[in-house]
Amino acid sequence: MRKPRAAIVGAAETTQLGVIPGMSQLQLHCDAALNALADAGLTPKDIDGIACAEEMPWLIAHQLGITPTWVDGTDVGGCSYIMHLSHAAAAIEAGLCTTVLITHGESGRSQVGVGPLDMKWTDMHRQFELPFGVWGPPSLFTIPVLRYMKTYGLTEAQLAGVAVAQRQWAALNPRATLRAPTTVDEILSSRMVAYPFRKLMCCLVTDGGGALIVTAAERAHDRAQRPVYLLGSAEALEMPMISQMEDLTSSKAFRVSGHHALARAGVTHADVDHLMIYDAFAHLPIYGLEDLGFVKPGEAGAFIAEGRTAPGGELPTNTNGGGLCYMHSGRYGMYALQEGVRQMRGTAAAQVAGAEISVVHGVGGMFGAAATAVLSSNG
Ligand SMILES: CC(=O)CC(=O)SCCNC(=O)CCNC(=O)[C@H](O)C(C)(C)COP(=O)(O)OP(=O)(O)OC[C@H]1O[C@@H](n2cnc3c(N)ncnc32)[C@H](O)[C@@H]1OP(=O)(O)O
Repeated sequence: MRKPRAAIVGAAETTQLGVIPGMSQLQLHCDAALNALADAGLTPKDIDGIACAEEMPWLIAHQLGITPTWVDGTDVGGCSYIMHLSHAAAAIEAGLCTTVLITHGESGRSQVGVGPLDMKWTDMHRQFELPFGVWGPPSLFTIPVLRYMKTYGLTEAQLAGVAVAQRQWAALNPRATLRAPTTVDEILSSRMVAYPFRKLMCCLVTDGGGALIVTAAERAHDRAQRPVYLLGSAEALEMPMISQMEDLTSSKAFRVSGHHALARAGVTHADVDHLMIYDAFAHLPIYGLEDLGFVKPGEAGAFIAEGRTAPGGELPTNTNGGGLCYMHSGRYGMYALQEGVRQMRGTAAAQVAGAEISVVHGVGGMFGAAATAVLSSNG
């Protein structure tokens, strides 16, 4: 196991999650940021680095009265915040800043103060994929999952099993949006959205935010909260068009990012006590388990259906209920990180007893990007 160089010393979500019509996206960022600063026992004056994806970083800095000497506005969709954590650790190690604020806010449901849709990556998509009838994540993600089902025999019931396992975690979490126990039959009876995805296999559309405060590991000991250490991290890009993936049954970006993060952390799969895999749709935990090397190709559907990622299972996964049941925004990676931090602090609603190593893995766009962070409760 490597000696960590950076630590998360503040972590918080917005006071409310779900439907928040009274707050703009910018206000969600600031609410989360102020909560994270309070959690760390710091004020905006202590911050000299800032990272965020939805808003221009200068808007957040201005609102909070921060003059940062290091800025990261990387925006590659859902895993952006996991990349920010990695970049912040590198910047601190390089001496570019000492204390970084990473903020997220998204008015996904209420659409208050949301800027124009950024179409950068979609330009090729609009030329080469849209004419074939796929538009937006629910239909775009059908392309790989249909190939996966044909190749490995994944059944609709196994896909529904992902949502069932995550609802079991959500039932233990008072802040989760969907908490009532569910069954494979109920998931398969929900409205068809884009085959094979039924409504309850799709992520929620909610409002909320989250923020993290990152500093050097050696400065983390005297903070208000128990530090959570970053042991290793990595990121990767593949191709921003899902139809051009090297292999539709496996994400190259997932494989590269996951491999390097675990290697840099100096941990093996057997060391991992807790796992968060970005689940915008029910197939993503299946790809994540396989591409990160926790199970062999084609085995994840059965692994989840057997309850091995659910409460009481050997690999507790998406323990907040995930994007399918807890809440979801277009950059859900922030909430996956928040849950990883809570688990490492020992304060999660559905706490995994004795968990010391958490892997948080995110997707960006339609498998075009990936980022992985290995967190530890020990420095
Ligand atoms: C990876 C990245 O980089 C970026 C990403 O994360 S990609 C993912 C981006 N996000 C998405 O694509 C969102 C996917 N989900 C959806 O589009 C929508 O949830 C959906 C189209 C599947 C269904 O939405 P809808 O048509 O509004 O649902 P509808 O059947 O009318 O029902 C509305 C009710 O169901 C709830 N609901 C909506 N979506 C739900 C879902 N996915 N699961 C459970 N309940 C849902 C609503 O809260 C609402 O309940 P109330 O009336 O109590 O408020």
